[in-house]
Amino acid sequence: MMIGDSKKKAAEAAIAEVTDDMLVGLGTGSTAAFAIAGLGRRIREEGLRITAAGTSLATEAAARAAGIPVLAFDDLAAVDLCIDGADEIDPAFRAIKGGGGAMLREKIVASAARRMICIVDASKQVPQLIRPLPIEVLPFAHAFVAREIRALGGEPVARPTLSDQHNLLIDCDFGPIGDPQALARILDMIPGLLGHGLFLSEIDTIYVGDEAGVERHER
Ligand SMILES: O=C(CO)[C@H](O)[C@H](O)COP(=O)(O)O
Repeated sequence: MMIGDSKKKAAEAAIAEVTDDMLVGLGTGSTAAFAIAGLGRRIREEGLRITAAGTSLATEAAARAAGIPVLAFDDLAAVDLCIDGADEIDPAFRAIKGGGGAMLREKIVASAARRMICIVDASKQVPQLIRPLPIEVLPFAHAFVAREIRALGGEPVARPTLSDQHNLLIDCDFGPIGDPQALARILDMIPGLLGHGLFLSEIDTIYVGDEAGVERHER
């Protein structure tokens, strides 16, 4: 079975939790794309009435193309339900996000949301967070932020592409992250570092798709 099928199963299960009049935060990436397509189908077939908050320009465009009304991002204050993917997730519902470079908007939408559902295929489940952590950095602060990352034991590698906000995207390899809370606290305090992909408290529910079906886990 293809991983895409597992992603679709997780996304389809999650969108069943969406009801009329919700403002729904829509994630970025291939798993979230299944949720967007599924919500578009529910609008067409069932007359579901929702508005979406997109976590990237690509997601906003995909939502509009699917027939989902989209709220302007700068009007976003509170979201009913956020549905988003992840790159890794550990047993304590702590995730690394930002493979698509959208973690800053994703964090704003997740923080604005009353509930967050994370949709993943089983390959994203890990015992410990380990993959390089994406950060978004003001271009004129790049040398300083890179020095701070190295001082924390990380190896920063800049991506060739900028974020939707025209900032730098830098993947920071810390090896296995023993204490994600401690790392997040320090990263949150570095001037010029605008956002990072550690989502430690936002996720309430996880849908995991695999060959056998889909499992729901509640925090
Ligand atoms: O954080 C993200 C984008 O910034 C995505 O949720 C993450 O990269 C997972 O992507 P995919 O669903 O394509 O595997």
